[in-house]
Amino acid sequence: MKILSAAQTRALDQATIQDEGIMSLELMERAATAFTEWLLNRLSAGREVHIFCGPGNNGGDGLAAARLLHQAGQPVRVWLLPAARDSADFTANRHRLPPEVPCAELNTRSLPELPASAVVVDALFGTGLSRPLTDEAATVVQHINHSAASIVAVDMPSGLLTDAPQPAGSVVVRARYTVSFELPKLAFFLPQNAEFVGLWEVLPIGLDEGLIHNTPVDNHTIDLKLLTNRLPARQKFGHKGTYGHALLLAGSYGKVGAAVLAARACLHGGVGLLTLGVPTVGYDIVQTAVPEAMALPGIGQEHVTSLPDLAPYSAVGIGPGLGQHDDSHAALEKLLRTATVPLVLDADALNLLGANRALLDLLPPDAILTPHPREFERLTQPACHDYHRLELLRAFCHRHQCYVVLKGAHTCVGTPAGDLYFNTTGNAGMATGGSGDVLTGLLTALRAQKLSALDACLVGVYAHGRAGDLAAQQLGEMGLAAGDIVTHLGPALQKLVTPSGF
Ligand SMILES: NC(=O)C1=CN([C@@H]2O[C@H](COP(=O)(O)OP(=O)(O)OC[C@H]3O[C@@H](n4cnc5c(N)ncnc54)[C@H](OP(=O)(O)O)[C@@H]3O)[C@@H](O)[C@H]2O)[C@@H](O)CC1
Ligand SMILES: Nc1ncnc2c1ncn2[C@@H]1O[C@H](COP(=O)(O)OP(=O)(O)O)[C@@H](O)[C@H]1O
Ligand SMILES: [K+]
Repeated sequence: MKILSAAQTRALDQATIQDEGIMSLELMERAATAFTEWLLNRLSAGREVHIFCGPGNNGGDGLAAARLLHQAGQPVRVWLLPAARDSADFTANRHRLPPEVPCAELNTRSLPELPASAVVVDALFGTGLSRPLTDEAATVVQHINHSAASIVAVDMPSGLLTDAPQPAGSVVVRARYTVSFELPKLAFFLPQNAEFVGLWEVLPIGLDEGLIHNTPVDNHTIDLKLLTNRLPARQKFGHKGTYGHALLLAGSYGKVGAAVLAARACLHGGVGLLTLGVPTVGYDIVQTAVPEAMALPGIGQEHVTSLPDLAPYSAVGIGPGLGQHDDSHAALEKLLRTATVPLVLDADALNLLGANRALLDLLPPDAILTPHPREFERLTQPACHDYHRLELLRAFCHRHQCYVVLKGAHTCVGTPAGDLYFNTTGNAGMATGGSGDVLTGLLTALRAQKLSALDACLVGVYAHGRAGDLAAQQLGEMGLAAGDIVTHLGPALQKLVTPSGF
């Protein structure tokens, strides 16, 4: 899916109205209907709903939802924020509100009591927010936030900008759920907004698909549609030579498990052959734990000290559990200078790059780097906020012509072309040691199988998260360990395979 800016969202709404010949009121009705259905599916009958409406079309959505909820038999009260001017569709829906629905203008000196059993619908401001909330709007939002009621935001939590940071200390609704329309907003993907957005969902309201298609964007979500035709099916006469030979340089004394996890993920990611460059201390361990892989002798005693001949390999992954010794640094530098095959760099390989930034200039084109935010910071600089981190990400990928998989709840893939792709799979059960090692092994497997760097990142990140979701379904999020992601990679990848046939 595309992630549109606030301005693009407004333009799309307008263009849909013009192109489809529908009235903006009709579009508002669709949004309110989708929202009301969503709410009714989660609401016990008789639970009172307090709808807070602003003067614009977000408030119009709230008024229309109030009417629909009333028609469905739900007790509803409407509270209007005083404003100099209301939008036309707000006014139309104000007139359509049945007189039996209690509707009053808010008075900040005596704001309504909101019992814990109530549901508050925040329809104060949506994508039209143009400045931080002050005065009455801020007082009302603080009142809502201080109540024990459950808050559901329409389209956006009021006070939160769609695609830019707010000044520190801004007043913003803290929603339990945000129910948005048609396309997700950039704000939803960033950790700094989680306390405001809560859990979010996007409901289709039939905006014009052709117009969406023709809107140029550089922010996208990674979803099933984007992944169509990126992962080829296995060939009937394929053999182990068909699916690439990966080399993983990983593990050191005390961290051989990282090599095991990456190796198992590489094998479950479909690679034809796997060789492990682990130090001698890890030799017996990997030969026992991963019998399908070959282990290279003589590349170091307790950590990797030298680089083997790279001729046999179709992709190289380096970093999990590697350590940051000087001779591992030398091996990494030699790898960057000599490798002619795709590279995946993770963990200590990234820390070594961060501590020796001159190495970054040696990155071959299309290398994939998989930092978590701290590792990314070591490669660049501390970010002032999440939007700044995205700017740094775009600049880094452009400058070094590489792909960066910035890991997190919504892992973000940055490309040399300046695109950002936000993942939609995965869960907090994956916040456990070794999950990243699994991703490295999987990405190395996909590169060895000749997927482009972009396809490997998109397929790998999505499948890794999906495998985590499948594992969590069975084990619960707390019960999930990194090895469980590996065992579910097969089904996760299978879902993405391009079907052969007609
Ligand atoms: N057809 C469509 O377009 C559809 C749109 N839909 C819905 O419309 C929503 C967007 O509606 P919108 O554009 O009217 O903007 P909205 O968020 O209601 O706010 C604008 C008003 O707030 C005011 N204002 C802004 N900031 C303020 C502040 N800090 N403090 C105080 N006032 C402030 C601003 O005033 P101004 O900036 O002009 O002074 C203006 O009066 C969107 O999120 C979705 O819910 C759906 O129905 C689908 C169809
Ligand atoms: N809350 C979360 N939701 C979804 N995925 C997560 C979450 N926390 C972590 N992950 C995923 O788990 C992996 C953790 O990687 P990393 O921090 O490198 O772990 P390690 O170094 O222990 O292997 C990343 O792929 C990340 O996207
Ligand atoms: K809102």
